[in-house]
Amino acid sequence: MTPTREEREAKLQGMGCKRKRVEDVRFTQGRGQYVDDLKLPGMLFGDFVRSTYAHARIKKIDASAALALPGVKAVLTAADLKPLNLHYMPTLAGDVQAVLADEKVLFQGQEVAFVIAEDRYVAADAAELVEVEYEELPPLVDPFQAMAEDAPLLREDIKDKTEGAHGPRKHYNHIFDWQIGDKTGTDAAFQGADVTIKEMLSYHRTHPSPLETCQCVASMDKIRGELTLWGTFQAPHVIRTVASMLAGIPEHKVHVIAPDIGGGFGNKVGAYPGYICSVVASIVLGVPVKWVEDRMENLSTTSFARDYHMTTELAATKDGKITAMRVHVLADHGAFDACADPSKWPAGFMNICTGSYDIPVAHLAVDGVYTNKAPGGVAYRCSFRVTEAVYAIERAIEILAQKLGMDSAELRMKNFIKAEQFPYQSALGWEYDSGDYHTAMRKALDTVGYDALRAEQTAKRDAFRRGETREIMGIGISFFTEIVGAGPTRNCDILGIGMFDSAEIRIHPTGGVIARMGTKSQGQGHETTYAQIIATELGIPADDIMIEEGNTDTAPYGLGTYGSRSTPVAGAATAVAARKIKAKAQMIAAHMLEVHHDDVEFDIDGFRVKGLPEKRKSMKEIVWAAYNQPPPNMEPGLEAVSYYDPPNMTYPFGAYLCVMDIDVDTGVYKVRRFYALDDCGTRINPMIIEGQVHGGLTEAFAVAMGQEIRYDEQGNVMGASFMDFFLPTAVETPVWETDHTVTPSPHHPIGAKGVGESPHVGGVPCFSNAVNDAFAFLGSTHIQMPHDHWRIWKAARALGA
Ligand code: PCD
Ligand SMILES: [Cu+]
Repeated sequence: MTPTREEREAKLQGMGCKRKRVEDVRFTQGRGQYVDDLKLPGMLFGDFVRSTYAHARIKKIDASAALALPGVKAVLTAADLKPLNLHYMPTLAGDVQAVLADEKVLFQGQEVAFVIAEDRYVAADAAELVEVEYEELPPLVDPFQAMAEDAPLLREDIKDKTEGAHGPRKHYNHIFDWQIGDKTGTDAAFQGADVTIKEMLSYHRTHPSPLETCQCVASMDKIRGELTLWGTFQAPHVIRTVASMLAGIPEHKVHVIAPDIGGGFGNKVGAYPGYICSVVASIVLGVPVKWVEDRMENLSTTSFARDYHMTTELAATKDGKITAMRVHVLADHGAFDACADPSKWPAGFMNICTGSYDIPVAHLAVDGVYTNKAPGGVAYRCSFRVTEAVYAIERAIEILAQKLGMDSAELRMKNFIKAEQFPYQSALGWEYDSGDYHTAMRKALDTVGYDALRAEQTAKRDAFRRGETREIMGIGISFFTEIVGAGPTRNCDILGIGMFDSAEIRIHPTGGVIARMGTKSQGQGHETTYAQIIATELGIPADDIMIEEGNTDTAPYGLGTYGSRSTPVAGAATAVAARKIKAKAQMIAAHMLEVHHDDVEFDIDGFRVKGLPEKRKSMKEIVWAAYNQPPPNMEPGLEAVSYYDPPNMTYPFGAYLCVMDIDVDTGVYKVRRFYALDDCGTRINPMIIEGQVHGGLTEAFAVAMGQEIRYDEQGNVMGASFMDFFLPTAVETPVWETDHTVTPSPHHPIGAKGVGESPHVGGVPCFSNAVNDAFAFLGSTHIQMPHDHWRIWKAARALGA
């Protein structure tokens, strides 16, 4: 029996299919291959001596006791790196960062010396034996004090630098001042406004904390002059370029391999001193050197997120039409500006802060400052500050609604960009590709029964006022617009390399396919989903397609996986490469069927003659012919590569709603309901999308409700272990309800937008809005995150509840 069209289609497991994750076969059986699984002959282990102080001068480093410990091979300090000019490394943000502290330390946990020994434990013991003599300096912890006249000078290495990477510096602790929008117009709109609101919205410091910490193995083969670097890299090619530039080894002799990765969440985008020190140690000692961060090192020294203090203002008419937005951000970057934003964007895409609303005029100014804290500032499920931007606008909308005495869902509906306005030009310079916000919002409100919830809330408030209950109820809404798919090379680059991405597809004679990408999955499921794109495009079953990522020797150059860019950029490259192959396959099919190539058409898993559907060649037959008997004058083989430079970003969006009950006497909250509607355009794998949304919401819950990297006045890190850093388990995590609408991206070859970051971007303000909404009737306008039980209890007390 010939299979039906549906059966043929189903066999492909292409786009739209809930294909099971192929990588999970090895992950669930403990057969993943991670960096720490790598054991090379003669391999040594490196460990850091780290600063105990937040700010101090290094008077002396004495490594003699450490060197005397059996098994210790060497101890590296800045003095050893200086002659090689490696004691500082360039950051992706145009700053430099100390690889090993040079004369002074600038944050607690900073790398001071690198001990190399026979095993991890000896290295750790030896690190304890290195004696560092410090002279304490006054620490600068509060970013609001960074530019005070008498603030301690942090960066002596650049104290005379008047120009930062992004314009003039106002103070020795100032990094950059970035402004965008129409200042005069905005100020004028505020002056004449009926209603204005202004609130300082702080987004606290947190950390992505992936299950696997950052780690690498460096192996220098001096005979061949080749360096191999295995590591937990979200962007392997960028690491290759950096390693080549720093070590002075030609790029073709640097092999970077990212094996399986146990979660990245942005933590593994940048380059860390551990990588450089391992490379130097391997060059010096001539054997492989492994470096593996422990949990405390991970939380306290690598790539934190946020620490954005956003003074947010909205102006509106009496009936709730928003007329202007003004935001000033004080950005705490820690001791070095080690953000991994595209180089022209010192504050990432913070200028998406006008959100989903048609705001005629806006102005944004960001001041970056140094403090005695760990560097980073980029990551955590939204690399480019969209989480911050959405937090600012979505809290501001609630505050404005409160002031206007208007329902916040209604205020949103009133100001949404309308479906017919897309492509929409925002006041702060973006062109939103597509959206249908009203439909998504209405669907969300209808599904949760919004009016009934508000009625219930009113009744509860009355009961609370009458003293009949001590429980209050919050309804949190957030409607977000993300911006992912960095990005067009005309305005996005890293180290000068445009942010295109790539795919190479090669079809073997019997129909098996290998495809290689410049991106790198850290758990997202790329091996499953890229194969689905190719399956649909080429009519080859996904099970016959192998996806390989993370080996810079085999994959075409790509900028890596972060900022939900894999689908918008590499996903597009995959479709384009597949279409190149398809075009050739069409020629071959036409030749086989003895008709003109215009007279054949693609049909699920092969080509058929137009009007004569029984005259067809399957993809398998065509592939074989490509190697066996290609048409005259055609090269044999079937493969293609695409470097895809996206014409625009993609703008996924969503409507989230959270219902929370709070006991004012204990601060204990319960998330009664969390509904998340996401629109990421064409959906490649609905099951993976649902998993992405669950993961992102769980992280949003963690951040909004407790996760925090806090510092005391001395600059001691207070949240550097899982004892103090809130990591929700299945016990605390709410139940997620997911939903979707589909508004394809008009410029993406398959209409897909990213989704991985969305739930985090939309989730955090949704939780925070729920807590704030619960307390609003007591006269509160804004309670800062994180909303742990203790802080909620404190807020309740402060409001006299
Ligand atoms: N439409 C659509 C979209 C999407 N998808 C799917 O989903 C996923 C995702 O995607 P995207 O959105 O494109 O993204 P990507 O690029 O791939 O990734 C990235 C992201 O991802 C997320 N998710 C995840 N998951 C996991 N598991 N792990 C991890 O680590 C992670 N991370 C996180 C983050 S943080 Mo950043 O880095 O901060 O920037 S960014 C991020 C994949 O698989 C794909 O394919 C589908 O299906 N469809
Ligand atoms: Cu993002």
